[in-house]
Amino acid sequence: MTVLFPSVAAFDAALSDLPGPDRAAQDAAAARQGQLTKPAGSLGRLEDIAIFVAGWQGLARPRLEQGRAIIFAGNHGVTAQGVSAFPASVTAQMVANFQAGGAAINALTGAAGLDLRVVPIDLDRPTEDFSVMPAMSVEHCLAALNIGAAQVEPGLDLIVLGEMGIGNSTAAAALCARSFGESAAAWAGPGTGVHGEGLAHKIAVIDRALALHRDAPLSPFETLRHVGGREIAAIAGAVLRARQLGVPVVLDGFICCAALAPLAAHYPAITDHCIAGHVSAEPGHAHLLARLKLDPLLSLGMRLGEGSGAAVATSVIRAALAAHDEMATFAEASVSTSK
Ligand SMILES: Cc1cc2ncn([C@H]3O[C@H](COP(=O)(O)O)[C@@H](O)[C@H]3O)c2cc1C
Ligand SMILES: O=C(O)c1cccnc1
Repeated sequence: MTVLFPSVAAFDAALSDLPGPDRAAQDAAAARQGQLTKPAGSLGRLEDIAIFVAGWQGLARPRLEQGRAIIFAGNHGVTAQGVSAFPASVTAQMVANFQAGGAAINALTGAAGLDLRVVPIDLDRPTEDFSVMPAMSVEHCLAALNIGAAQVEPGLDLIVLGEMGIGNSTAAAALCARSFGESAAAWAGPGTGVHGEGLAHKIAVIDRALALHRDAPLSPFETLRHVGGREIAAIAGAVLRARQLGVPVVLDGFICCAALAPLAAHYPAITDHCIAGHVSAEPGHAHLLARLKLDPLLSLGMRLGEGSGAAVATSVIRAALAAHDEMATFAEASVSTSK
């Protein structure tokens, strides 16, 4: 495997050197939108999506032939604190389900015309319990980042990111609290179904972890390493690599987006090539999207993870690109323009 970020310094250097979109392609796409046979602006956000994808792909007529959903999976030591409604063994069982084709994400990527890659990361080696010690060593966190980055290859038109990891809604809330401040209560939610006293306990575990790691550096890497997880670090690595390669990213729910919280706190432009596929029902997600300055495409009351909301949103993106590419211009169709 090519190691794209061989050191923490290389990861930081990449974050401080984020490429922008191709303005010429973006302008050409905007000009084309103005010539298509419709009143200006009448396709609403579909127009913005086509222009956005054009800018990142560097193509006036962007495409979605090679779309890949990448689902990273990892296990979490913090499950020892009783923070999930499900046992940690479900992570590996769901990975087997993904591989057998029986999960929601299999059906939804099929419906959206996306390839699906499942990337389990050291499932038999959970992270440490971050309420007691850092979740990962520098070496383990960097390895996970690089596993994520390596999944994004030149030539992909778009990637959809997702995660599987029992206990990771606890890690996600801790990442948000550490990155953006506010107490755990502002970020933690039910995850798989933790309510009442269970949720209060989950919040207390996160608060304890935040206090424990209070003096650790607040850099993106150190926050990912202290309270993140392998699948979460992999998502961060994939988003950064996608940026370097001009591949637009569709983000999923609370946990997927929380992978970017430590990066965005220092480098807010990290989300510029990302579309928030949906806003999930996990209460922290809407709050996080506001911090990431992302406006979700869909709001369907979903709260699954696995990349499911992002996969559904891809059908909207596909529709936007189809209209952009296939519609006739006023000149081609001999339709009169506005007076
Ligand atoms: C069967 C099953 C399938 C899932 N697919 C995604 N998740 C979601 O739930 C987990 C996060 O919630 P918590 O922090 O409460 O454990 C993650 O694995 C997430 O992807 C699932 C959870 C379950 C039980
Ligand atoms: O917002 C999500 O993606 C989510 C919410 C709860 C559990 N798993 C994922």
